[in-house]
Amino acid sequence: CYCCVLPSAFRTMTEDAVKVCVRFRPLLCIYPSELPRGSSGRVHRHVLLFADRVFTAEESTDQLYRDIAKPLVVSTVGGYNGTMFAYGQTCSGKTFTMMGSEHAPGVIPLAMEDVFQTIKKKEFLLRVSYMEIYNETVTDLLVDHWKRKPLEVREGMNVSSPQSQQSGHVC
Ligand SMILES: Nc1ncnc2c1ncn2[C@@H]1O[C@H](COP(=O)(O)OP(=O)(O)OP(=O)(O)O)[C@@H](O)[C@H]1O
Repeated sequence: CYCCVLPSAFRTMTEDAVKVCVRFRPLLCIYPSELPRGSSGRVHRHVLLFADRVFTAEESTDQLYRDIAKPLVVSTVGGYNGTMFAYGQTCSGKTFTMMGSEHAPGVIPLAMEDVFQTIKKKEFLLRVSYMEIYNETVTDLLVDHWKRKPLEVREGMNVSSPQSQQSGHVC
């Protein structure tokens, strides 16, 4: 399983500004260590102690999107700041949930679809950047592959952050 963390104006479940949700993925028989041993129920009960919402293996990405991401998208388009990120060990399902596939789109394409559906009816400036932090290297993913070089990480109040060196795309 992995966790989604949702700070900001997201207030549908309690009044806390940060929500932690856990999604279980089905056991995958391609990993021998995951062959079912009937212990998932016990794990579930422990997770419930700290999560605001637990998504079982039977729940779809669509369901997860409707329950936790869409309210965040709506409040963000309304002018609030919002962040959603996924973390978890390798193969826990972060990419599956956030990116998905052509047939089962993940949270990011579903959110983009919703954003564009909403803003097409009004005048709106949308600026998009896309970066990867991998092994402490920050990369701008909107730059052509052959032109990419690591973004510099600087600290301090008056120096630019990685984001300010990034390409920004106005849609
Ligand atoms: N909810 C799910 N239902 C069915 N299959 C899933 C689900 N979540 C993940 N998987 C499958 O589990 C495998 C690992 O998932 P994924 O690649 O998303 O993990 P990851 O957390 O992004 O891994 P890494 O950190 O190594 O990139 C993939 O084969 C993916 O299709």
